[in-house]
Amino acid sequence: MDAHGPFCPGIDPHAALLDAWGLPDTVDGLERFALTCVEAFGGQVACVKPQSAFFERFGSRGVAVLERTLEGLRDAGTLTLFDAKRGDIGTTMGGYAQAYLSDDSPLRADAVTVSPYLGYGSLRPALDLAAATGRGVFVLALTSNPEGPSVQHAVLDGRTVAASVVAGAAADNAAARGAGGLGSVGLVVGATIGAAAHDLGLDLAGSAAPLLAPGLGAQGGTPEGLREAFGDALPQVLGNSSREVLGAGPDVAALRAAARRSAEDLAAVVGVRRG
Ligand SMILES: O=c1ccn([C@@H]2O[C@H](COP(=O)(O)O)[C@@H](O)[C@H]2O)c(=O)[nH]1
Repeated sequence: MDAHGPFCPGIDPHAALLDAWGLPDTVDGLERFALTCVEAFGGQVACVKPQSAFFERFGSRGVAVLERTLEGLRDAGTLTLFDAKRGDIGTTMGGYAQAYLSDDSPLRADAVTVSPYLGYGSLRPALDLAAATGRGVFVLALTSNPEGPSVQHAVLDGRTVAASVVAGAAADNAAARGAGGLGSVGLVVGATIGAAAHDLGLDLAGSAAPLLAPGLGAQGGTPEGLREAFGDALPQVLGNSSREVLGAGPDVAALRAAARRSAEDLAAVVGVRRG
């Protein structure tokens, strides 16, 4: 984020985007799309977020393209955040952790999105393996979709579900917070949430969590809107958009320029983190 600005473009090969790029909705089209993104974004941005769903829809050959995409970004020295939103009972979570966060998995990424709705504690195998291998997790807290509040704003044992997720991340990040830095446990907080974090009394700044903010662009979120959403936690924010940036393709230079513009627009609001 310091080097490239607080922006993480997504690789979301929607059928409509493949079509707009003049590519077939096939594994070959998927591969050309994803590798064009690798060429455009590799070495240029803080992080890239491939969306699992759009690779999985092609079955095992799509997952093979995902592996090559992650490998290409690794080779370019660019951090990867694999958007898989996994969550399961602890033992199965251990399997997911091995798949995405171990040093020798073909699907390894630098971080993975996880879902805490089987209980924050069920994520422990992923949290521990991420810490052990120098990787990270991003836990869903306040998602960007309009349906999210029906679960995340619900009150349980005197606090909201979102507040318990933020508290879990804060506890896991305590050592990093003590050292004045950010921890390995990030949170997903949508760019579209308006004043919800403030209204629910969430201490995002105190969580020491990197904050992935999806929902910019196609979902209506704006860099300016991040001020209301994040307040004093703004320096922790890593903005994300997929469709808005990918719409600039398939030209590599145009894609890269679109990502750079987004990073600059976000840096103007979020500032540049130091330390
Ligand atoms: O709360 C969330 C969590 C994840 N996402 C993901 O981010 C991208 C957004 O794509 P756009 O094209 O910029 O809308 C997509 O992969 C989502 O699954 C999210 O939108 N909100």
